[in-house]
Amino acid sequence: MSQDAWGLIATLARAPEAAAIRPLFAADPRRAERFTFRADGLRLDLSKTSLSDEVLDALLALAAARDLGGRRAAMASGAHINSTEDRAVLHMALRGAPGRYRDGAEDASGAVHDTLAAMRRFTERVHAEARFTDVVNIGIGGSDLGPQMVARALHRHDSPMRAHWLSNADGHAWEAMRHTLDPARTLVLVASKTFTTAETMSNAHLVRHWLRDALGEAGDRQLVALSTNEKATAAFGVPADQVFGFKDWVGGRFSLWSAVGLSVALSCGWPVFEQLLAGARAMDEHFLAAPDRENLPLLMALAEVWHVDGLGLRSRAVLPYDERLSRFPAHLQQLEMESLGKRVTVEGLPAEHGTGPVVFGEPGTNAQHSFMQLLHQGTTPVPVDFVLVARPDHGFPDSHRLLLANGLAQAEALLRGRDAAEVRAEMQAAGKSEAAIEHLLPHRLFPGDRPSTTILIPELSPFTLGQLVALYEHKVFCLGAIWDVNAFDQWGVELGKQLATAILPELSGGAAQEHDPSTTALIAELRSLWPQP
Ligand SMILES: O=P(O)(O)OC[C@H]1O[C@H](O)[C@H](O)[C@@H](O)[C@@H]1O
Repeated sequence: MSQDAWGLIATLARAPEAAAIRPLFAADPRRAERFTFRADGLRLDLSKTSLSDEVLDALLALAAARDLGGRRAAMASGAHINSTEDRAVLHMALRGAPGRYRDGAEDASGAVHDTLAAMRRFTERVHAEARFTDVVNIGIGGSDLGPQMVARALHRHDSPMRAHWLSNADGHAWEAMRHTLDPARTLVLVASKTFTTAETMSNAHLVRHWLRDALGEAGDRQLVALSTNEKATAAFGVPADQVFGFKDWVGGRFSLWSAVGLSVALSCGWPVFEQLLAGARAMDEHFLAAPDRENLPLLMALAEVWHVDGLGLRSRAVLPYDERLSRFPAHLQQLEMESLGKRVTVEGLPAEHGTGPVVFGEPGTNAQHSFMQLLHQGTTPVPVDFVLVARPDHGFPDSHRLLLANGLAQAEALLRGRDAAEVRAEMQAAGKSEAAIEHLLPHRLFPGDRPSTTILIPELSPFTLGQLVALYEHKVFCLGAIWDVNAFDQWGVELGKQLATAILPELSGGAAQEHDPSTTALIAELRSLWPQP
């Protein structure tokens, strides 16, 4: 059944005009409206892609053949859909009403609400005491990218605390940060699901040392742990009443809604965190209830299937036209590539279809002055997600108009392109000679028909950011279901970690181990350039 659906998509993709977008607009004056979808004020415009009614029908049939609805219900019911780790996938429970989601016999959201209440009491106490001005979040991957992205987006000049992010194992990061902090006024969060991640534990030791140096053993009172591993947090010396836990059914890249989001609550305020959860909850309800044809995460996923599998476009750019969302592409890089960068199916067979594309991005307008050249004139189209925010939170309307005009213009340029007649007329009007026109013409052509999706939100609030992030989370779920890959494990990060553990002693003078010749030579040269005792 799903083979037939894939077959139809392949047939449609082979049609000569399969990637063309402009003819679709020409043929249907209502296209913009018909391919625009909404959920609670968030607007998703898919009209600037080559999805036609026929293609969309085929993609929806594929989703049905893959039992998208059944798989979604399985996730919501707490089934262990993360089969390689034998775990449920219940990040929706982190923002669900009590009683809404179950983990086996337990009320998953009930346990979450106890933790949320403890996080709230802690946050409000810290703010009321006003002793701490700064919070440092030590964590990496999902224990850094999500909360950092959100806190950077929602922090305002009058927010309760400043936040800092220590993730890289590179000691230069801490070296640069520590001079900006007063140990007596700094609260330190160690965010790690496992509490074993090498980079995080290395940084946690550095920072604990700094606290103890300044404050003695009392420094440990300023350590807070956000983890599933209570034993390890106790062994590290974190006071038990400063450990905020979560369950193994929260994947790292889906954990910003859990205790891992404490840095958001502390730096931006509890109401901000609550509204963030409310926004995600609204998107959850939309995803669970909206019919397929109106279901935003599913429709975004289907557009991606069309681009990746139909048209062979193996990368995608994310361009938020909002400086506050500068870390949003980084968050999506982990969310999407760690989830969908898989080469075998859930059953362990070679994946028959293209899976996760390369995702990258930068905020606009900056991106326009770096990699957009390739998107406009490179040999392979790169679909773009534009994120636009209608109302700014500053008093400089001219700046905001300039920003929005550029975001709209980039999408328009990708679509319409520029043909020889236009270029020629422009250069003639500028008084160029025929020889100069002939010389420059090919360089100044834009092919057009390059796909983009535009997400428009009325303002960047905790609620709309919650919606936006959850939209992408559910898109990832849909793609995992359609491509038949486990979107919730990440075995691909293991090998490098193991090899690093083996190499580590060699860099401090330990006996040489067996490596490929290139690695052996590099280790030898490093040892001579930076001799260790
Ligand atoms: O939260 P932690 O257990 O410290 O894990 C931090 C990160 O490292 C791992 O290697 C995974 O690639 C990520 O999915 C995870 O978010």
